[in-house]
Amino acid sequence: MPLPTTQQPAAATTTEGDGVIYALATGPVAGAIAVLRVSGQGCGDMLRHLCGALPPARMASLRSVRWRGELLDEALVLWFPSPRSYTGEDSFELHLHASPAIMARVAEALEGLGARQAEAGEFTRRAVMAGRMDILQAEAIADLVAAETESQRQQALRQKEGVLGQLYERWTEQIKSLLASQEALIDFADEELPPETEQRLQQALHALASEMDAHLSNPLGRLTREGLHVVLAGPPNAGKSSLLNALTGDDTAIVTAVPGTTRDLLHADIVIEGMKVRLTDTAGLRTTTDMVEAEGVKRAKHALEGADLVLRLVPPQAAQHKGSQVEAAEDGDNHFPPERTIMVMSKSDLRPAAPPPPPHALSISTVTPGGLEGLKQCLAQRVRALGAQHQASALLTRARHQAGIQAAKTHLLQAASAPLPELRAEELRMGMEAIGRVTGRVGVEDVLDSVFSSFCIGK
Ligand SMILES: Nc1nc2c(ncn2[C@@H]2O[C@H](COP(=O)(O)OP(=O)(O)OP(=O)(O)O)[C@@H](O)[C@H]2O)c(=O)[nH]1
Ligand SMILES: [K+]
Ligand SMILES: [Mg+2]
Repeated sequence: MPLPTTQQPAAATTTEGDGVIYALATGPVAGAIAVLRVSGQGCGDMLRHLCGALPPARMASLRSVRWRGELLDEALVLWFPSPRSYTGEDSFELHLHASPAIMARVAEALEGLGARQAEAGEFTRRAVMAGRMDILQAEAIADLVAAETESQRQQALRQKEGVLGQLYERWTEQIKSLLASQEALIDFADEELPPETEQRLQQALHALASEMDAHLSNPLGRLTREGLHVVLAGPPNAGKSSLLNALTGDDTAIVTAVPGTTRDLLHADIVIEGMKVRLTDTAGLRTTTDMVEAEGVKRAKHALEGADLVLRLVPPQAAQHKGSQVEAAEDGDNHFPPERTIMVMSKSDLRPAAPPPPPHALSISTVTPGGLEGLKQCLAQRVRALGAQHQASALLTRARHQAGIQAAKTHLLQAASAPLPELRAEELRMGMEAIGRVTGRVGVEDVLDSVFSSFCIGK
């Protein structure tokens, strides 16, 4: 069958991508309906070819999908003419029955009409190129698609609404006005300036730099994305692996009565109060001549350094040795950062007559019902406190943003200490550029590849 001539992509303009692309927008989970998304200049002709006349814009219409005289499926069809579509280009969606056989035939038909399979993130990339969203919002969509917890969902939606973009926009405007003031001074280089002018500039630069600092050091962005890192540590047989299993409700870790069972770091994710919590089980800390176990102990100590929170398990024997001054013999205190450590007296069922745990310590058992309630509440409380501290703020969740804002801050401080308005102006320009790279205003092509490589196909 001859193809309509108009289906060939027209010469590219700034808002058009490279030809017509298609992808399955729904995931690999088996379901009744699969949504196939198609976008690009000329895709309206493809839709007409497959389903007859174009349906009314943005309204669901039931159509027969035909290719080379054969009925492929009955589908709901949505037609989104440019520019009011996700990509800003002409686009359509076919809501097909989710069968691999139908997918294969419809894909074959689309390719026969000149479309090609989309690359990861290509729809969103086109949306950015068409100015439908900035790159921060595009990243937010990737985050939203990948959101596993309530806090991740909220963070992604806030970013998609543009809170981060607005913050960076405001900073850019502030730097721009400081830049203008410096450029004005360049022309009056020989004249004596009132000291207030210099003072105002210094104040403004330092205020902005410290605002950036607060943004950079807000841990909630990373915590939202990666989860709170909680490490379970203590001497061999303290019950660390049993606790991991009890918290996950799973048999993830090997538990035996043999001290030195766990060697590798073992990770398991749980969700507490809508926040992802990454638990890490570690090898029991002790001096050992066993090479494999020694490596495990080394890794355990390393994990302790990177932990947001350490649950230090103290088994009954160790607790009894030293009375109220609780210390486990083999696991030296110096491995445990005091401000990030919670002391957990384990196997409380084995010490019914023991004195109550020291202040700030918890007592748990993995064999008695309700033995973990106190610990769970304590974790929930930590998570809530973190959330309340930084509620509704624009969160920095990606290393890419971190690097850009860090660079901007450095340029501001260099501007503050530069002796001449020319040098200051140059630093301020570089500061604006660093933020511009984060928001995609500067060098957008350069960042697109790295940003979109992490997207799924179909987004
Ligand atoms: N009675 C009692 N026994 C427990 C409790 N928790 C763990 N155990 C037992 O203590 C022993 C050691 O438990 P594990 O969970 O393997 O201890 P671990 O700290 O991971 O040990 P390593 O990996 O060897 O360092 C096992 O026999 C468990 O069944 C508890 O709360 N009460
Ligand atoms: K053990
Ligand atoms: Mg273990």
